Amino acid sequence: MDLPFPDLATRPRAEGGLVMALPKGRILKQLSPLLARAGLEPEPDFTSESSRKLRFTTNHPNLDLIRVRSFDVATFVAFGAAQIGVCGADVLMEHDFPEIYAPLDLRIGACRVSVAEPAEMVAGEDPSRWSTVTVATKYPRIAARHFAARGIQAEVVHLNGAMELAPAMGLSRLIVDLVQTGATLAANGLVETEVIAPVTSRLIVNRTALKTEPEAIGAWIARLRAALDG
Ligand SMILES: Nc1ncnc2c1ncn2[C@@H]1O[C@H](COP(=O)(O)OP(=O)(O)OP(=O)(O)O)[C@@H](O)[C@H]1O
Ligand SMILES: O=P(O)(O)OC[C@H]1O[C@H](OP(=O)(O)OP(=O)(O)O)[C@H](O)[C@@H]1O
Repeated sequence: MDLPFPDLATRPRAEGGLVMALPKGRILKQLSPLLARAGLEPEPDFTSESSRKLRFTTNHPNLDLIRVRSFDVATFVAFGAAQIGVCGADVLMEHDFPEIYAPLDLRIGACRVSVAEPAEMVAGEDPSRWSTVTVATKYPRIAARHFAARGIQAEVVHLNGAMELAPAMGLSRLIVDLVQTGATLAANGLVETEVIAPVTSRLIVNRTALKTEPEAIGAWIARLRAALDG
């Protein structure tokens, strides 16, 4: 029987085949209709909750998908392990990889990176008088850069989630985190005091790969641009 998507291990790799790295989670949900409009159909396992696979074939014999964490998408693309990918502008700001070119704003995953602090502290203090401040965040470089630009030294506590707990637990005075509706901040007694940057998801490309395979990668940029405009 002919399988529509033969197993990767036995499938001969086409010369010049591309790998696209996609994040799991919320971005992938919003991205799926856009990929479909761009004519990209992953093998059925890609959307299966039970599949443990991480690399998938598509209806394009020269394109495979890998599914990784959002932060890791940028790492795979920066090092050329994947040639193309999708991740949030927050991740790009944090890593600041020179090898990554971000040609398209995909207009999904809209939120912002913001500073927040406990509501009861907002009224009492003048931030312009701070020289150091403790900040809990998943974004140590963004936080350090932001406060350094204001002449404040940030002592950063690096967390991977649940930053909103940190001030109440005595771990930090402030947090730097993503905010969309503000519901998570409100539920944890925090107030957004400053927006550092707006965030949307971006199509990203490895610069060297773009030079060596301009047609194949350019075609994907064009398909996704058309899908966005259509
Ligand atoms: N509340 C939000 N609203 C809109 N976009 C968001 C929101 N939270 C995160 N994002 C975007 O989605 C990306 C991935 O989000 P997040 O880091 O929360 O990952 P996740 O989907 O929870 O998976 P994981 O933490 O396991 O990588 C972020 O980098 C950001 O660009
Ligand atoms: O302003 P809101 O609409 O409440 O969204 C903001 C929340 O969304 C993200 O968390 P997520 O749900 O991805 O959980 P995480 O802590 O695992 O990243 C982010 O880290 C905030 O906690």
